[in-house]
Amino acid sequence: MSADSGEDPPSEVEQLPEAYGWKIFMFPGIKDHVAHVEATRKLSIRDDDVLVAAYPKCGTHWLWEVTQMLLRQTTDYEKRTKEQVMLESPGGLERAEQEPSPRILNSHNPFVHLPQEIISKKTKIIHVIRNPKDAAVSNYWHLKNIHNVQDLQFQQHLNVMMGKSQLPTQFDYLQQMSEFERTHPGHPIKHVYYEDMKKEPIKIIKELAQFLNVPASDEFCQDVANACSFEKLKKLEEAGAKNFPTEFAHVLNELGGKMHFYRKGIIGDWKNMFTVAQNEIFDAYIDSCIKNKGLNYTFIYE
Ligand SMILES: Nc1ncnc2c1ncn2[C@@H]1O[C@H](COP(=O)(O)OS(=O)(=O)O)[C@@H](OP(=O)(O)O)[C@H]1O
Repeated sequence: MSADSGEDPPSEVEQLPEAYGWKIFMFPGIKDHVAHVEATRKLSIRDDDVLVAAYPKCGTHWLWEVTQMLLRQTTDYEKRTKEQVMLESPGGLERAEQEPSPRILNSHNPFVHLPQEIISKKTKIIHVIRNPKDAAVSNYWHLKNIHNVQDLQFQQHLNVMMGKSQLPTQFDYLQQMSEFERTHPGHPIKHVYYEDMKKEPIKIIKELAQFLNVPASDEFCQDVANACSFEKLKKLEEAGAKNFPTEFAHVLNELGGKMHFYRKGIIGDWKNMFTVAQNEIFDAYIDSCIKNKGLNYTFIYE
């Protein structure tokens, strides 16, 4: 575990529109975040839409690739749709409108800020969960790359992850998800743990196929697991393959950041970043959130 210092979160990630009642993620390149969220809530949902929902850095892209291949019954990268439809990204809503069915919509925003028609359409939701320590570390490097906060100290970032800013924390997100499940019993939600996908990809891919009601032989599941392995996806991204990274990444890159979706792809990288003291504080924070928010998630740390 490493050493770090610093107390307060940087102002860049603290500034949120005050008029808006609930926490949202602010993507660079969007001028009016409140208007964007309002438009997102009104987005028209199609009967066969699928939503991949996750707190940032929990494996959204990975599950998007897998879901694409399952729905389209092919591991050919060229046959997947052009673009990951991240609703809160610049142009995300326009892309959603243009996307051929079946669409796979993505969002990091909590339920209160998602298209409300998801409820009446009983849209299938794939919810990706990752242990909060690795998610925090992944988020840290992501922010340093794209948000122009190169001086961000890990301790400052941990403060944000522990709710000392107006950004939604992973536990705010999970609380909203639990609340949604509680208030909409029977809504189709498949929870996928990042760590389970790492350890038993074929088993989870089979379960996902069942959830999506698509055929999946053992051989096809194996092919999907191979085609969506970290090594494969990272190599494609590095080679600048078609739609790797997505158009959205290009938008961010033009704004002066550097977007990487595939960094290390391992369980337990948190051990390289957390000091012993930080780990103790974060453990206590996790325990208190689980208890106080009445959450039922069991995280896997190695
Ligand atoms: N196939 C595969 N196997 C294992 N790990 C993978 C895979 N694909 C993506 N990743 C890792 O997922 C992290 C990025 O998560 P997201 O895609 O949710 O990021 S984002 O919030 O949408 O930007 C990020 O984690 P870190 O490497 O820890 O930073 C990615 O590397």
